[in-house]
Amino acid sequence: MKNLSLEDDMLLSEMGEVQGIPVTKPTSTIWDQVWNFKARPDDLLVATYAKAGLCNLESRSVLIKSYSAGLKLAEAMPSPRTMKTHLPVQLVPPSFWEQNCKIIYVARNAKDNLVSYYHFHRMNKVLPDPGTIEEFMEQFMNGEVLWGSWYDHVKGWWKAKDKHRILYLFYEDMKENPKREIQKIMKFLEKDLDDEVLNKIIYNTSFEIMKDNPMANYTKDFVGVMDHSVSPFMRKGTEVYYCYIFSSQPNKFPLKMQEILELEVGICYTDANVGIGRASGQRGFLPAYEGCI
Ligand SMILES: Nc1ncnc2c1ncn2[C@@H]1O[C@H](COP(=O)(O)OS(=O)(=O)O)[C@@H](OP(=O)(O)O)[C@H]1O
Repeated sequence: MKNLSLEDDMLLSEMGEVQGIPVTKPTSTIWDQVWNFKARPDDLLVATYAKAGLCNLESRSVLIKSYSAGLKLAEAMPSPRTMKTHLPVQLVPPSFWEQNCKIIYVARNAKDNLVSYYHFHRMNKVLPDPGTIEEFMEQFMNGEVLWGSWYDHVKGWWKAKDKHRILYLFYEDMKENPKREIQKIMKFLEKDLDDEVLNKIIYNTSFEIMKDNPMANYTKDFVGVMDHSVSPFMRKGTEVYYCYIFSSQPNKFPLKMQEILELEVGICYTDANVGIGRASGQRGFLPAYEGCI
């Protein structure tokens, strides 16, 4: 199924805003329709911040965040539907909660998410020019990018998982052990998969296969919008496990993304020499990031 809504979004560079969150102009223009979207009890929603590997999980799904084409497509879809969104948790249409829909959220560590988003801005002609990595990092940390603050996004959904039927996954875990993570998804969806199908899924959703698949790498879509010679859509798919907290304490200690989310301190980080985050009102970054990009 063609992802109409994404295409429409990409062609419209002007930004809008909903409840203080930067969203695409089409999303803000038809926000009433998005907010009043009627979820069905057997809908599955897949949610991520931008560049957290959504296409890793998407198959035949439509984007509900925006544009009437996407909404119309979703309304016309037979059940059970799978939809995807980049909306932060507070902007999810209330019917998803009222209908107790299952939701899968995928979080990616801030450093890789930031770097991927930076290169996406460089190669996508309809997104604002990101400037230098330093300038983009400031915007990213201030939440002045499409879909708002990465920190608020991952943390907002993390808190929501205790109240709703949300399976919270990590991009890095999916890279480390796709079989284990797919089995988690199957359990959550109360479905069985035989090993042959499971192995096919693992093979076809690997970075190496997806990066050469025109259905996933966008080389056949958005011609004139995405310039793959600047940076390919499926760029690196790198995983970084250990992060360190940038806090009033000078200590840095390796932590996994999940451990960071469980702490009520700031967030996030990198393999060795990049840091972004905020803790106890402080935030900042260490400058030696070139090697990580
Ligand atoms: N299967 C698989 N395995 C590993 N990594 C993958 C996979 N699919 C997508 N990716 C990486 O995810 C980044 C793109 O994220 P999204 O697909 O969410 O982009 S978008 O927000 O929908 O435009 C982008 O990350 P970077 O390569 O680091 O830029 C993709 O390479």
